[in-house]
Amino acid sequence: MNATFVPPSVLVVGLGPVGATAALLLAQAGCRVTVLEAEASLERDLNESRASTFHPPTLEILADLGVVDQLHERGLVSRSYQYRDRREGVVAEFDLSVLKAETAFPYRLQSEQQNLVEIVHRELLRMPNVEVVLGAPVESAEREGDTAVVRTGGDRPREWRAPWVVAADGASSTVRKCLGLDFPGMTYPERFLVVSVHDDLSELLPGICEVNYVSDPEEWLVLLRTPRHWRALFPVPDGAEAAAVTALEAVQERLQKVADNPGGYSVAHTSLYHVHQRVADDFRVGPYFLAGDAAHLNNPLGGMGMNSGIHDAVDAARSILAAAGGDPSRAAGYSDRRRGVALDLVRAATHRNWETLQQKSPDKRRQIHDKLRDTAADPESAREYLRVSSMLVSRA
Ligand SMILES: O=C(O)CCc1cccc(O)c1
Repeated sequence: MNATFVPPSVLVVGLGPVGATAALLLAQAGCRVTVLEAEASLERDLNESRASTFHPPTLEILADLGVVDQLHERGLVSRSYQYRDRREGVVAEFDLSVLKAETAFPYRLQSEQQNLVEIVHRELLRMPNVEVVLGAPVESAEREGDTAVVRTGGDRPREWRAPWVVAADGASSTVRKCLGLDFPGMTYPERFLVVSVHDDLSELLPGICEVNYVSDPEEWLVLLRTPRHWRALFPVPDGAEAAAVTALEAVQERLQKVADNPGGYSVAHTSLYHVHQRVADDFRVGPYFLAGDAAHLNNPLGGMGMNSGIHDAVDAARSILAAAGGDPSRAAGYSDRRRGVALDLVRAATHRNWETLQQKSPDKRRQIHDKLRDTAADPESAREYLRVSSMLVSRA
């Protein structure tokens, strides 16, 4: 950056974990940041099953931003995870400690995404160069020459102009639609049912880790611990009626098949949703940088969606700072770089996880399990494997 660098004004659309990260990085660099958030309140039910896994490179980013200790206070350090066979038990256990030479955070931190949003929001409110506007849903996003023109509705409709915008306005991004970008990809044939329980699954299933991918030709599942709950994720065949699937009795029956719990499970929250793999045609249009779910949607198996969104945010923010400092080359490569990660790492890895878990052919299952067992048993192979699944290979 040159000596005459003047930090630019930036609009950040969306105050989820992606928009929050972009806003904090830009604000710390001296930019005048305006955050436009559609919701009038940031209060969320922590029982809701949103993203809750922070991978090592994301923790490195949050350390640079000075918020990682606060997140650890609301998180659970998870050093290893298992692949299991629903009928036969543990197939392979991966210990992230093998990554300790290359990251200060050789583990996953389990913490609901809302914790990060609250922590960053509090930081932003303390900064004189930041304005956070709640209850301001974006209704249009256009360009006038090099300038972005964004109009918001809500109680106080307004027009906003800025030389740069980070659009982190989620899966149904108004900005993406206004820019006329396609969002091609696929929707999985099944929906995912996520059930959060107050019960301690590690007591009911001794030997499980805090994250467990359990394969089965009939009903695979994921068991994952968050600071407040255990979550179980199940596939639900297309066509099943939502009310029948989420009825408490049906949920209890599903859980009892995972582990007997004579007293019955204490269910905190249930959600049933469609799962997609979609990547926008372009992540950059003039002053607009798309980031997170606005740019790409992925299946949650591997916990990569929010993490790659946070990495987008960092890349977008650094691209804006470089361009404002007179070097447009980083911004010019933003879309190719981040689309590459979304397609070649996140889409590939999360889809492979789905294929592994639901595999029906006994021969293929055996091959996959043998490979996982061999990989986990050899420290060098395990390290290479974990560099991908922990997203260290694509550090922003
Ligand atoms: O693989 C991960 O880290 C997350 C998988 C998962 C498990 C339970 C619920 C959910 O939304 C995702």
